[in-house]
Amino acid sequence: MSTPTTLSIRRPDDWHAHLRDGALLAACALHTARQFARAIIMPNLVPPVTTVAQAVDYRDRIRRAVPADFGFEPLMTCYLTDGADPAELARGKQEGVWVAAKLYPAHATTNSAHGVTSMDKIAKALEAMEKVGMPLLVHGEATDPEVDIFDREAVFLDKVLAPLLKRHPGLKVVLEHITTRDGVQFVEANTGRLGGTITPHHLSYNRNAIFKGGIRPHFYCLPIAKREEHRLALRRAATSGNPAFFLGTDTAPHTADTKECACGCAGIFNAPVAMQVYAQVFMEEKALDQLEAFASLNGPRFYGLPANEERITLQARPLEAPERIEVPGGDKSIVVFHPDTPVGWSF
Ligand SMILES: NC(=O)N[C@@H](CC(=O)O)C(=O)O
Ligand SMILES: [Zn+2]
Ligand SMILES: [Zn+2]
Repeated sequence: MSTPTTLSIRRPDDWHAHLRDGALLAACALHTARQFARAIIMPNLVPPVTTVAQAVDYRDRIRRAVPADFGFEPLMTCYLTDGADPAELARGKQEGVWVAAKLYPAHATTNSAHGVTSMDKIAKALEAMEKVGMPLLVHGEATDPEVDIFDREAVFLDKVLAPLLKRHPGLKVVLEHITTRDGVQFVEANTGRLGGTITPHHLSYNRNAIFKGGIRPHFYCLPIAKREEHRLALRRAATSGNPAFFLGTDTAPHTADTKECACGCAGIFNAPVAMQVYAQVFMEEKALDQLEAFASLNGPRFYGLPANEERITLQARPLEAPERIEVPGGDKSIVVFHPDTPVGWSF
């Protein structure tokens, strides 16, 4: 089969995006809105988005950062803390503000200091979510510092998520940014109530890339990239047609100075190149016919939302994207993710 010269699919959505706030929001929001009709907006701001009022204000700031003709819709989430209020969760869902709530185990990742220290603390909140049909989105990594960083996802599934699913049988869960075969198998074993998002970067490279020729902070994110066998499992899952797997870029901008330093931040900014990289991966896997399901159909179905009617078209020509974007009002910039291997798709 020869490679097509264009690729047209229903407009996709991003089910996991960090748009930040202030100058970073101004710099980044457009890049997500250019590619995606809707995005699940992660709530790990400082301070985190924990109330309906904060989410409404944040949603307004995002809307103001994107011209109306993009037709972009931010879907808001609640950051769960030990003190999460079940009534606030239910009210925000019923008022159409929250789409889901996000579980950050305390200290697992960027801006998770206010995260959950024990699942017992949020049992009532999760019961309220079960009742109103509000999915739980999970950063699935064990936080015990004794656990090897490359094992944190697998240990979390076993020790935290499996018991949580038993305790809350009606709760729908998305295992965000899966990075292991264990994650793939866990989602497959719970299809129906569990979804799994997969990032472009975890499909593109394995852990060797982080250390190729020296330490490369722009390949560092959490969960950290794993061995090649895990990357291959992710590629099989994404291209399999299984509706449990869907697109979530985890675009996570940090200014270059905060990554290129002695204790650099975790997070990869991929919004300008996301669909191009996904298309490349699906082409390499000879599964371009599965891209629309992964990018544009499976996510809305999981969340009970309609698929988008508009379409986007990608062109089969070498990726054109900036190396970095400027942050307004200063001299800072954000480095854009570029895989080491060629990408043959552009808008
Ligand atoms: N993925 C990351 O490495 N970082 C994310 C947080 C997250 O998604 O865990 C961020 O907010 O920077
Ligand atoms: Zn995360
Ligand atoms: Zn994230």
